[in-house]
Amino acid sequence: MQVLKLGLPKGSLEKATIELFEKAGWLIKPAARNYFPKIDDPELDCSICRPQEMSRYIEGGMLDAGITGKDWTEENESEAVIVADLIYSKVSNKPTRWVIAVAGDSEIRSIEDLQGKRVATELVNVTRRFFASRNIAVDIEFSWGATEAKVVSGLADAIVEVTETESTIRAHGLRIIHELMESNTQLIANKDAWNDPWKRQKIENISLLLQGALRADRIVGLKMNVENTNLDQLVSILPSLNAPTIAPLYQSTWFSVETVVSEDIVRDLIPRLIARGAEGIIEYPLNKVI
Ligand SMILES: Nc1ncnc2c1ncn2[C@@H]1O[C@H](COP(=O)(O)OP(=O)(O)OP(=O)(O)O)[C@@H](O)[C@H]1O
Ligand SMILES: O=P(O)(O)OC[C@H]1O[C@H](OP(=O)(O)OP(=O)(O)O)[C@H](O)[C@@H]1O
Ligand SMILES: [Mg+2]
Repeated sequence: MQVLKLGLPKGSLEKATIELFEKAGWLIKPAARNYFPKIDDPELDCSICRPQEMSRYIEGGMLDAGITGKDWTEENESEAVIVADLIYSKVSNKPTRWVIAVAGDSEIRSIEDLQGKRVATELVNVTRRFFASRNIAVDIEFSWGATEAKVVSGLADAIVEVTETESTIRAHGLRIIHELMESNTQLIANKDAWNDPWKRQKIENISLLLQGALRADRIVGLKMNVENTNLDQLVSILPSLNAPTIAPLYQSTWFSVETVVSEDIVRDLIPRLIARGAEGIIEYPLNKVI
């Protein structure tokens, strides 16, 4: 039997990734202190790997495919096939941003003011390329972490750091002066694996189901009954991914109406549906939308 070597990210993205795979149809069971989690698919061989290193192992063929951040693939300048953008992070389903930030009371206002200054970051190569492209000479220092603290304690004049909710930036009283790039989670693959028909099909199947599971996040199914005379006025206020499904109820003047809507509008929508004659409304979660 053929097996695909799949890399899963350790750290920030680990929990969200395992949950996404579960929604997509694969149960991953992490074992304590072991970096080879079990998965209920004999065609997959999973390894947990730091997102910072993932693209290098994929480029080298030690892994066939993996989930990592676009930021680290760019940092490593790795040659890999970008199979799919999977827009999720640690706590949200939004991209993350790499920003240049300074202490709140700093005199630095623009990136030009950083000429000759010290910048701390984990993302050294991207940062170096950015300042070189702007012809601004800065002293870039690799940071092992807790980077936000460095501008507060004076260890650096500015930092280049990833932010998702900006809560860490705010908690340190920092000021963002520039956005360097946006990043998101991606499924990437080794070039040879992509050219192998079996592996490619397997990677494409994973990609399809992961994207379907992501799309199903925060949307729900709504189903209700409505009498013939109220049908048009009810359907006219229904948002829908596609046109709603309308089916007659057996030996009745009533119809069943079914649609898929964004979860956050449901609380406003339900009272309006009732006002237009909807009865027996049910809301249900979705696993995948393909
Ligand atoms: N809130 C977040 N903080 C940091 N990274 C995030 C966040 N949300 C998503 N990411 C993404 O997760 C990936 C891994 O993040 P990072 O490089 O910080 O490693 P980590 O898993 O957080 O480990 P570490 O503890 O070393 O920071 C990156 O691609 C990054 O863009
Ligand atoms: O904008 P926010 O939502 O506050 O997220 C940004 C923070 O999250 C990351 O840290 P992480 O949680 O990965 O911890 P770390 O310090 O171990 O990297 C990142 O390094 C920032 O410190
Ligand atoms: Mg981190």
